[in-house]
Amino acid sequence: MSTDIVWLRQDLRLADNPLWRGPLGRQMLCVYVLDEHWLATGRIGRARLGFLWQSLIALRGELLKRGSDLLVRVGEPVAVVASLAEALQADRVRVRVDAGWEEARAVSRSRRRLEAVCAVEELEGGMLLAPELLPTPLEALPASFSAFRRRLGPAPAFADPEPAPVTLPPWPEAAPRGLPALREVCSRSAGWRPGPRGGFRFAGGESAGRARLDDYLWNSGAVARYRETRDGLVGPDFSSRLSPWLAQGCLSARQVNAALGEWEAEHGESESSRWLRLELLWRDYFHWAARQAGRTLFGGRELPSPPAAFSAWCRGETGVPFVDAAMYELADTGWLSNRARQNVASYLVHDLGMDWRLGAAWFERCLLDYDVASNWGNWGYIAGRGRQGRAHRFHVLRQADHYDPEGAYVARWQPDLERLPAGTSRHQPWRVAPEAFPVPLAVPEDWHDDLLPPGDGAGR
Ligand SMILES: Cc1cc2nc3c(=O)[nH]c(=O)nc-3n(C[C@H](O)[C@H](O)[C@H](O)COP(=O)(O)OP(=O)(O)OC[C@H]3O[C@@H](n4cnc5c(N)ncnc54)[C@H](O)[C@@H]3O)c2cc1C
Repeated sequence: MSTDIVWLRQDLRLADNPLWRGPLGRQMLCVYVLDEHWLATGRIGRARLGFLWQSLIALRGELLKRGSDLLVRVGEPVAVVASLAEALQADRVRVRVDAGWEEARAVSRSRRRLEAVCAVEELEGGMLLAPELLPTPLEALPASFSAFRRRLGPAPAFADPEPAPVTLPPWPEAAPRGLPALREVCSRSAGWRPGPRGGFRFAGGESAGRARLDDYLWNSGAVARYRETRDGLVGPDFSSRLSPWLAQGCLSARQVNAALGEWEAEHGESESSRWLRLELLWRDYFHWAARQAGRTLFGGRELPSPPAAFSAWCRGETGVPFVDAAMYELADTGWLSNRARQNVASYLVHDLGMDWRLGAAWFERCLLDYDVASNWGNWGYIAGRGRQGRAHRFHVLRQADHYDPEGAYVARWQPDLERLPAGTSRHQPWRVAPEAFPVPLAVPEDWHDDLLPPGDGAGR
């Protein structure tokens, strides 16, 4: 009897998942292995671990409905998958191609280890584009997103998502099943809840992701305003907030694109719907760029020892409210708007002069939506270590005034700012109330023209 092992990683969904595409073996075991090294080194923080566990529980429910099941183990992924394949005398291990260098290396290692046992089959999925739809061979991927987009043409066509399987092959007799309780894996994660100030609750799993997509498109209809609101900082709907589900593969980009197409069929294509699709394409671009970059995406994985000011940045104690508020939000919710991510990253790298990899590693730990390609790709882009080689610095003080003109965002996360008048004062508390607020760790030269006169408590 032929036996398949489906090795799940960032593809925790039934629909539009190439891993279930037939013909499948007569029996099939589905396994997810939480890398023990991530746990031991803190590379996965408690917020993401909780979201991951919810996603695994939801997936198990869907697999059981279809006559299959899920096995979740904590260990060294290659060793766990290989020993299962050996024990079951599997014919094939199926796994999705991942953008990460470590993930790709894990597949190569499992292929070598299982050479005499079974085949290891890698399948593409999750992205808008399949490799054959790329406008250039991967080795010739354009150095900038704009060039990539131009090469795709004005209206690239993306394939439709595939439906979820109705039934799946039975579980191998006597094979282990089930998952450990989260409190046994990490009690801190099991006890973690986001604070109320974020105003949004992320729940892992395919149907929760689908519900958020429907809500954003059809219930709140907020997608119609995406173009104008996408740089927002406060509220549940200024952007889609689909990133955690996309990152864990609870949703595929093609599913989001197809749902957006249905919305456009009823409401008409708009700047907003086109822009949201463009963001999905950015995600694709980072994915393909990471695959091309391999290990160099990380700029060398050995991180320098963090200087003291790095901990201040992590804890939201730089003295710059726009940075500190975002770092509180990240710690409290596991999520941040794109605008906030860009600013905290820029301040760390360009104004505090720290190694960008420290920031990327901190985000890797904290973000609910951590995605190897998008995270390291965006950090590299800001630091000037990306494909373009040009750094992107943000004038954080002007950004704060522009995107948070009343100081509502900073006061939400730092309530002691509420006593200052709404407006610029809240972004420069060390200027208007120096007795209560310390001078920031770094006040760059080009902020000087924008600084309020000292003690100007009435403020702007
Ligand atoms: C320093 C830094 C680190 C980042 N790390 C991650 C990460 O680990 N995981 C992650 O998913 N995104 C990351 N991003 C990209 C972006 O900030 C988030 O995707 C976005 O804020 C998620 O919110 P949303 O789902 O509401 O996005 P929307 O604005 O609604 O966009 C829809 C989707 O498009 C994709 N997308 C949007 N912007 C980007 C972008 N700049 N790069 C890649 N994909 C994008 C995401 O999948 C997102 O869910 C990072 C950005 C920066 C500046």
